[in-house]
Amino acid sequence: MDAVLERSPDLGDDLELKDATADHASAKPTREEAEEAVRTLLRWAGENPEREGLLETPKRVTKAYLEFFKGYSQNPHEILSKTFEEVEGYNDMVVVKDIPFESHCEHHMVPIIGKAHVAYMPNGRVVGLSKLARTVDLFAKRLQVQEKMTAQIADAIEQELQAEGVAVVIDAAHHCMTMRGVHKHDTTTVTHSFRGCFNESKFEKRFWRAVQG
Ligand SMILES: Nc1nc2c(ncn2[C@@H]2O[C@H](COP(=O)(O)OP(=O)(O)OP(=O)(O)O)[C@@H](O)[C@H]2O)c(=O)[nH]1
Ligand SMILES: [Zn+2]
Repeated sequence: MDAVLERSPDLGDDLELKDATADHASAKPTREEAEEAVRTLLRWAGENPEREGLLETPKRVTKAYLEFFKGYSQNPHEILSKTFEEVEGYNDMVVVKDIPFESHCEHHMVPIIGKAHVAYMPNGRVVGLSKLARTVDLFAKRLQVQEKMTAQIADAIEQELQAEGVAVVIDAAHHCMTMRGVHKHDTTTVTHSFRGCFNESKFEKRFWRAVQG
């Protein structure tokens, strides 16, 4: 099987090993094929896709998927490239906390619901605050593993803003652990990605103070 090194569209200069035969664009099914797959899953669940209440369900599900997974068609550069420097010399950390997000776990395709705290140390320029929340959403709206999502957000902000440091903490509930499997309710998972100055304890402490209020 041929394998090629390609530039990852979302991580700038990071190189990823990809299977040359796994061309995502050409592998993408038509809407009709996706709707047929939903009918198959309905039959798998024990349902009759032809009954009245389910007739429009395949259309609704494929429409919902466009929303759940819209992050595949987005690029962090588009979100984070607009910066500004007129901030009266402000050169301290910026912390945006409690950013809610909805994602889906790549193992079971069920929701991951949580919040992210994102901080960066500007390098002369700042970015619009909403863009940090949009960056969280971009990666959330893909199939995810929480550790990967945490690292992807940190990578994107570090690379696009050339920040002196980045901190990303995610606290999330995995519904594959609540509504199936081990059935552990009220359990959340916390992941961290600290880059640059946030690896120094004084900055890390200030970050946690800001997050914990
Ligand atoms: N590290 C990590 N694990 C995750 C994440 N989301 C789901 N998982 C875990 O992925 C694992 C998949 O395990 P498997 O044994 O392959 O699948 P499974 O039989 O459905 O596992 P159970 O959930 O234990 O029933 C499970 O332990 C999930 O809890 C995540 O974001 N990060
Ligand atoms: Zn899962």
